[in-house]
Amino acid sequence: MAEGTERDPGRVYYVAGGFPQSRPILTGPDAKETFDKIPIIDFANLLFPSLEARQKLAKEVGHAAEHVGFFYAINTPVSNTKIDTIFDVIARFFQQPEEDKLQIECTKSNAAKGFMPAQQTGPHGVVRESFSMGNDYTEPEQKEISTAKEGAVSLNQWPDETLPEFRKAIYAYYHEMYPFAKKLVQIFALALGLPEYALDQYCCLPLTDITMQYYPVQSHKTEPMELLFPHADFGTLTLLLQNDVAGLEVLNANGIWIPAPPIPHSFVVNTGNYVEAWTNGRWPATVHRVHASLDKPRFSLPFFLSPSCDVVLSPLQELLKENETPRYEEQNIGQRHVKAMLGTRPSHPMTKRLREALKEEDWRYEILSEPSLLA
Ligand SMILES: O=C(O)CCC(=O)C(=O)O
Ligand SMILES: [Fe+2]
Repeated sequence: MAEGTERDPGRVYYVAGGFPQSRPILTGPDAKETFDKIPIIDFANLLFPSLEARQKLAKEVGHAAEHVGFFYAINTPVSNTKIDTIFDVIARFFQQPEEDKLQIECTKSNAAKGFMPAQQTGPHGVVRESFSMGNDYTEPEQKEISTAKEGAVSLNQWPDETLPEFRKAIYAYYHEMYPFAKKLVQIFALALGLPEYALDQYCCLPLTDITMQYYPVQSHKTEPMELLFPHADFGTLTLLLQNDVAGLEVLNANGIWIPAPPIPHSFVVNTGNYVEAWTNGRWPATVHRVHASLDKPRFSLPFFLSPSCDVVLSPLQELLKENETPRYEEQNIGQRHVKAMLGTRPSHPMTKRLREALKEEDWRYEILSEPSLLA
């Protein structure tokens, strides 16, 4: 929502599916049945050999995904030590002098990976910095997953000179998150009444992204304010780790914000627009925001997983009821990602090159690591 745009105080404004939208705040007799807390789901049985145990877990996940779109995952396979140590290295990354961070500014990566300097996110001078990494098969740390074509351009950028332990720690974390997220896709399949491996075909080489956010302490005490604009995530799933500073809030059907404060060693999990489309709207991508007044820095670490870049996604036939018409158009995942990464950054050098060479509907994910395809 552009600054200065009139807003009706009786509505909540957000971005979902790439478009600005709004919803009325419903109270009293107008209020609908909706959630007022985020369910907590114990994942201790995730890797248990018995299908029955996973099915029980899937039932809880399905209920939360359908009615809330968010849940806490506790007792996950991700080790507590990794979780305890990760925030230390992230804090050190953002504490570096600006000139060191700017060496890996996201304008230097074709996929806009690397450091994104502080941005004005609201009318009160609120700032937030971020760092993002994702699929990059030129990196030895990803060779178990796939290998890049000869001559491929690398997409990730690391502070190898100034903070070498950062890359090591992020990859140690990534290597635990990647199989966990893929396993969760199998739980989603079970929860939707499909065979356990039914969705794996869409996620052979899933697009992944860790975009860590740093919300600095506010210099003077203010009322809580929006530090991240309300939005729905567009991927398949998001596994969010937060430090011990609250701020995340989730929007229910009545337009009321429900807090999702951190629970130590746990993840806040939510489904995105791709799952909403697969399920023809049955599992909605729920809107959320960060709203706080910070006297301590807040760090968050979402791990986003989406289908493979060559997937053309649409509502799954096997989930449509008789006579149900698909309500979501086909989307090419790779193209959608390029649009999200670059279309939203008009001054990024790669966006300029893409715009000069191709119409948006011809943008393809492969071009990012093989810019020769632009010619
Ligand atoms: O910082 C947070 O807690 C939320 C981050 C988020 O929603 C996002 O990056 O999509
Ligand atoms: Fe989000």
